Amino acid sequence: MLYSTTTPEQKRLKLRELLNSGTIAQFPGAFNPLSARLIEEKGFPGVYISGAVLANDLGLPDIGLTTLTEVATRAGQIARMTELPCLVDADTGFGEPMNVARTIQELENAGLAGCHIEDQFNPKRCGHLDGKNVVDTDTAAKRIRAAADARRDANFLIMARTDIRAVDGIQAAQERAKALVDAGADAIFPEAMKDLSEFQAIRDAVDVPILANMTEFGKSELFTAEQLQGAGVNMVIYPVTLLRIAMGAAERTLETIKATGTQEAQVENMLTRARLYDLVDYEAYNQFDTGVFNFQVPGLSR
Ligand SMILES: C[C@](O)(C(=O)O)[C@H](CC(=O)O)C(=O)O
Ligand SMILES: [Mg+2]
Repeated sequence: MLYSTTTPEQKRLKLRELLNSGTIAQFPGAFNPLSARLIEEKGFPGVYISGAVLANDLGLPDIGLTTLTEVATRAGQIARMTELPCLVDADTGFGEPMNVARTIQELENAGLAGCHIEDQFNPKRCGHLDGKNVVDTDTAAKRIRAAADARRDANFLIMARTDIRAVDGIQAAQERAKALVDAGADAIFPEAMKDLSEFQAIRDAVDVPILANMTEFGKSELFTAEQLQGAGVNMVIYPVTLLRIAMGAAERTLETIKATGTQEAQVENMLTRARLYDLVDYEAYNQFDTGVFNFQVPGLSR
């Protein structure tokens, strides 16, 4: 009830344990605090908070328009509603190395377990689109060094994302990954890998945990968790999956209402009132005030 009882420090430790467990950790992307609850209930070990989802949710494209305040606030709202560790997408860190340092401290304050900082130029783009540009190794390394030095909890995970594969190829990605680890990255997110052998190539280049991005309609095939684990991947995200499916359902339902004059045909696809109440732990609030949950709702058992 109310907010998570697991402290940010415990969540950060948990994330470290997950990444070192030898079993790939699947982190679906939450598009709001309630969906983070669902992710937790379904038994996933952690929650991803996508920059693309955050931007798109505001009606904006994912090109670096969102601000640190918006990202830290929303990510904090999500993180406090789940016992699970949350990894947030911090894009390019919101500015120069000094801004990156502040970003890390704000994300720590917001209760996140870690974040990733990428080596794209501003304005950044979705990692699976063409025409991206990356900064030079020195600039990228400075961002990561600033991030690593700024954290106050040594377990706050600094993940370095590199987008260089799409620009200069897999060998450049290996070199960049090594340099980012040397700069203090705890983990590597190699973006837009073409196939499993490319994940393996990154695995061979660095000793830290690596992340696979299984975003739909992108440059990577949708590999199974087992396939990815076989290629040495420690963590996999499904960043926009829940937003896409929820928006798909919303679109179909609006069409149904338009076409038939009622939503009736879509009701069977909905989360029922009872399930919704379960997710917000309605019953627990009754312990404070027995007047809160003593009503009868037709169909509550559905
Ligand atoms: C992972 C990602 O950075 C995100 O913001 O979720 C995006 C996802 C996407 O646009 O599909 C990405 O750049 O891959
Ligand atoms: Mg992103």
